[in-house]
Amino acid sequence: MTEAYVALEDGRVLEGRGRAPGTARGELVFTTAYTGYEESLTDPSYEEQVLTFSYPLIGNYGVREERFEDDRVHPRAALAKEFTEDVAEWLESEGVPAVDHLDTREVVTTIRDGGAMKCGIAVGEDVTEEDAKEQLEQCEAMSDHTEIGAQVSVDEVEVHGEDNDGETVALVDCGAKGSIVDSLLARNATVHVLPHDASVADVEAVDPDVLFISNGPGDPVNFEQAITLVEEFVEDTPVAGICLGQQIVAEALGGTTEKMDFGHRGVNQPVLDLESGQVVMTTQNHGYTVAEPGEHLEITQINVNDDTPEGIDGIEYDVITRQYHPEANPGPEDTLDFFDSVLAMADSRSEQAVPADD
Ligand SMILES: NC(=O)CC[C@H](N)C(=O)O
Repeated sequence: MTEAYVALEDGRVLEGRGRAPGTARGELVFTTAYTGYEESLTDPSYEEQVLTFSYPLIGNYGVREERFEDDRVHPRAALAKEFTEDVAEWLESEGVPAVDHLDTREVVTTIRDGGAMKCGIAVGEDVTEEDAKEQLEQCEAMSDHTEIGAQVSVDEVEVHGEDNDGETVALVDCGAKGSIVDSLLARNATVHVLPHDASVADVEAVDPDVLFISNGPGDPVNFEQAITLVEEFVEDTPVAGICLGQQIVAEALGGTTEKMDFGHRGVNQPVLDLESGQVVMTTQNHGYTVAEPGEHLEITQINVNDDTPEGIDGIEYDVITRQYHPEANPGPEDTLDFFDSVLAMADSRSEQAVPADD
């Protein structure tokens, strides 16, 4: 059997069964999602992380490309109690190391007690504990990946739904999930997907009804240009954001963000809407959070478990953002109407812009 080692920042080295060979390093995180492994493994927000599945059997309904959120696997490695053959083969074909037969409950409690931590992985015929430890030594902290946007963004503008006659969306791709584009297209929008470092002129060329900042990996302060775009456009153009997008909007408008101990990753995170009193179930995948919204933004929704901000509105600007993933995939579709709200906000602004006849 192939050797497989996972070296943790707390000094321990776990031994498991090698399912896909290679060496890797990254921030060790866990998701409690019990379905949606294809979506999670192709979610660009997991770039530079090692994803542990707390649900014990991963792969029991196969691997189908139509469920992918992007064209490649993003976590640096994957850990589980048991991967099916389908998933192991898929990860091997993607060159992403995989280890199973691990006590994932122990991994989860370690992360919950010690916080998200660095790890090193070595899987293969001849690898040793030392190889995993060497990976760990070379592992950078999440916030030190300052160029992470370039790893996950489109290089050139892509236009989707050109023939749609709804709103025009400039989606700044900081690692956007495919389902965000799909959710907008399903509502008749035309979506211009712009690189993470798009210039003010690039956005002006689109003349969007809404500037939409996507989800994405790592520390929001590393997305300087997206922060600048929000600052530049917020007075005249409605702004929306999902996950990293919410954090970038807060950074742009006088708020602050911070790293959480171990983040929220799963498909049953309860969120309370402060105005309606309604609680919805949401999909989440984040390790940073808005700490202070600043004077231009107000918190409209909070996480029931830890009170962190989940929904934010502009006070004097047209802004709505969500920390969770309204597009689901994986997870519940309770909050898909976020996209209706974003497009209604865009529509009301474009109507105001039409000069009166008289
Ligand atoms: N899903 C996301 O957009 C993640 C946002 C950010 N990278 C975080 O970890 O908090």
